[in-house]
Amino acid sequence: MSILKTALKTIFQRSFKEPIKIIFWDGDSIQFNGEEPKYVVTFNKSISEELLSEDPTLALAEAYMDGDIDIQGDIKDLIISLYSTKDSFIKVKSGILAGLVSKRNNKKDSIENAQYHYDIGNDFYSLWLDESMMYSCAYFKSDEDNLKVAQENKIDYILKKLWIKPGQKLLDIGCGWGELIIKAAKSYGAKSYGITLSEEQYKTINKKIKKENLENQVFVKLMDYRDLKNETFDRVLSIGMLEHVGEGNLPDYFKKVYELLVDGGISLVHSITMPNDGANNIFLNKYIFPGGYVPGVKQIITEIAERGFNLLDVESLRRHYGKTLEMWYENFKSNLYTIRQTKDERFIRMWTLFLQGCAGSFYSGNIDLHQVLFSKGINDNIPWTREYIYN
Ligand SMILES: C[S@@+](CC[C@H](N)C(=O)[O-])C[C@H]1O[C@@H](n2cnc3c(N)ncnc32)[C@H](O)[C@@H]1O
Repeated sequence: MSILKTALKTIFQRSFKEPIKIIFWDGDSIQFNGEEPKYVVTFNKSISEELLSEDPTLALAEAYMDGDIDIQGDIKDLIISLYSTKDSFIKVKSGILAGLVSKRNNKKDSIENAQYHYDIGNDFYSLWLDESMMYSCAYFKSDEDNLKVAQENKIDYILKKLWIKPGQKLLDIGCGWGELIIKAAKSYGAKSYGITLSEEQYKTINKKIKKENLENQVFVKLMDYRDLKNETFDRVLSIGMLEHVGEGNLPDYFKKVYELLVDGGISLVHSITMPNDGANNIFLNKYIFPGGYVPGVKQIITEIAERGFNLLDVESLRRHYGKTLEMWYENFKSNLYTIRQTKDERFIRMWTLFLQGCAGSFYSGNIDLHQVLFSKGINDNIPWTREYIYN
């Protein structure tokens, strides 16, 4: 057996506890952990030995994207299996390569990073997000909730946690396509402000504001959170935005929130987290979220404590994100015919890995989702118990 085939055999044997079959480019095959393979990995051609030894996850992901590997079996389950096996290749920390692809997050980089991901067509996103266009973990109150209901649940849940009252000023940092700021104004009477770095999102929100006649109540700006100044808010939140801030900028993010909040003001961060230290994922950084960094939950709590905030509540919604991603992927899959009109096969395989890989990563507990609620100084107006959130 060639060196490359032996290396692949070792890697796969170490990484899987479930029945799996590997078919090599020359027709050779190996099978382990049982007769009925749950996954069949077919190498249509050989792959780079150098990259495989440097970073097996990236080497195999790129080979899949390029069509050099085909996978039979559910990719989400395969990822769960990989994260659940102690010596799996997916747990090998990326070394030099991770440094090369993890971009910095200065203001110019951040604009490019956001536009690379969010400005690839509202039409594309509308094919697999629900009508709200919320692009973050939904909140399921039961198995029966569909995506739209669960996203609306999430918005209400966050606005209730924030104890938002009519007339209060609310800022949504990284407001996406604007559903939350519009609902905060319409249903809670807030004066809503949103910022985003995506031009497509910015244009869409402005249209929605006009259509709903909310020009005096909802305001959106195309700007970086670091440029916000000379204004304060009763409530400041971010959903799925902290992951774009970058490791080195976490202190600046929390310093900025402190500066923007009135005394007694309340803030909520809704972010993907690592259970221990923060990390960047080389595949996601290179292809999906340049500049992305998943903070460790303890990093967030430390930042909050060290900035002089009062920590009010921490909640994990890990399973909710697994389910959200599964639903997004189902929509993505059902719309492949339309997606193929504008995106090539490599893009589709890349996004399949992204959506399915992240679902598996949440389900296996490799990553989590936390909502963290905190106030600037004390706030004794919040009700005595958490019941207010559920009424
Ligand atoms: C995953 S989306 C989440 C959008 C929305 N909060 C939601 O839940 O649907 C992340 C958002 O953060 C914004 N963003 C990323 N970096 C930013 C920055 N430096 N300043 C302001 N917004 C930023 C993006 O433009 C995008 O709107």
